[in-house]
Amino acid sequence: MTETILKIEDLTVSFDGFKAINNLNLSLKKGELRVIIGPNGAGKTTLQDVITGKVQPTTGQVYFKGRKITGLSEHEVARLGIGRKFQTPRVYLNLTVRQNLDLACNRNKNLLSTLFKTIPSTEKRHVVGLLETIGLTAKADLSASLLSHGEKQRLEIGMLVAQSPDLLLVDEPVAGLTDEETENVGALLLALAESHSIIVIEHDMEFVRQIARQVTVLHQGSVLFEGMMDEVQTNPNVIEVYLGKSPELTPEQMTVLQIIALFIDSDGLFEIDDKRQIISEVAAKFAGGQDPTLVEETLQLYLSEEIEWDYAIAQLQHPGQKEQVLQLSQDILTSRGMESSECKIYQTLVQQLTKEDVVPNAEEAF
Ligand SMILES: Nc1ncnc2c1ncn2[C@@H]1O[C@H](COP(=O)(O)OP(=O)(O)OP(=O)(O)O)[C@@H](O)[C@H]1O
Repeated sequence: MTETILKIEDLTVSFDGFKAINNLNLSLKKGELRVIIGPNGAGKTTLQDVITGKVQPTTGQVYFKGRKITGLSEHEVARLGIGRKFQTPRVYLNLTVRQNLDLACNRNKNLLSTLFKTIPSTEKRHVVGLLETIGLTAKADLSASLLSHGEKQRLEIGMLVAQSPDLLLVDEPVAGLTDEETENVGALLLALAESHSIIVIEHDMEFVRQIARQVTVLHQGSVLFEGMMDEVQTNPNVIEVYLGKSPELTPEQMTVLQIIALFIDSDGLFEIDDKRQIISEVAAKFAGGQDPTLVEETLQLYLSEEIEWDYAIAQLQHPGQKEQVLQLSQDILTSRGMESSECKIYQTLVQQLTKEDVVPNAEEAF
């Protein structure tokens, strides 16, 4: 059985009577990569503050590697092996990339000794390995001030790893990054997950999909839902929290809506105003007796999340769902006076959905 590295039991944190964390329970296995999401004010920062000893809980306990760490200071928690990376990079801009890593490897020494003393060969090897892991070998001797925002994020993750923590807490590592840098950071975290336990706090859903296995959704200081990303996205309670309310649709219908949202949003297929109109029409079809704006908002949410075709298509489990996707997309084309036989995107969709097994790289076709 895999060892539990972090266990949080009945945790409550009150600020003047307001419960920022409310009877929260969470458990993380050794070697697990866990993503924690939640709307503003859900308690994500407070949770990290409690784990790292910055804030002490009102009630409840935190156990790390089987040891109770509630009551310990930030410094003591860090020494036991929990490393934290804040949202904004905190690298030394006046030092080179390599010097930043040297310093992180030598937290117990001071800046001057790191800069002017000979570094032992084992530490040198460690830094060389780290540079490679974070993809900054070619920039090792550049000043950190010359790095892009994404490279600074990777450097700081490297600095965190340099201290050999067993558990890494990483707060919103891709906020403000380009798509390419987001992918790089994702790949770095996945590589690190092979040898570390990692908790990532994140808002960017596309990124969550890239790295996520198990996702915990926080809401009002408690765990609202825990599961794999596809379950999270179609869970009515989670959608309700993100939108304020949720349509009464089954997870299977939600998945169909995801693909229809992608279809409507396909490059060059419809004008932007027409897209809005189509979304309303599809929403009305799905709404049944309920308010169609709820379905419309769900469709808009899926559009804003930039779900990938491959991912969405892989979620379709039942032949009935595939038929529904094809029928709806054909109806949309017909309603716009377009021939489905002349629509490349529709034809590709047909090919994808009528195959026995869904083939990877559907996205290329779209
Ligand atoms: N020191 C404090 N004193 C009073 N209230 C606080 C304090 N710290 C946090 N809170 C409140 O606790 C709740 C949870 O805050 P927290 O910052 O943990 O949420 P979050 O999920 O990190 O939100 P965000 O995504 O906006 O950063 C919020 O309502 C916040 O206003």
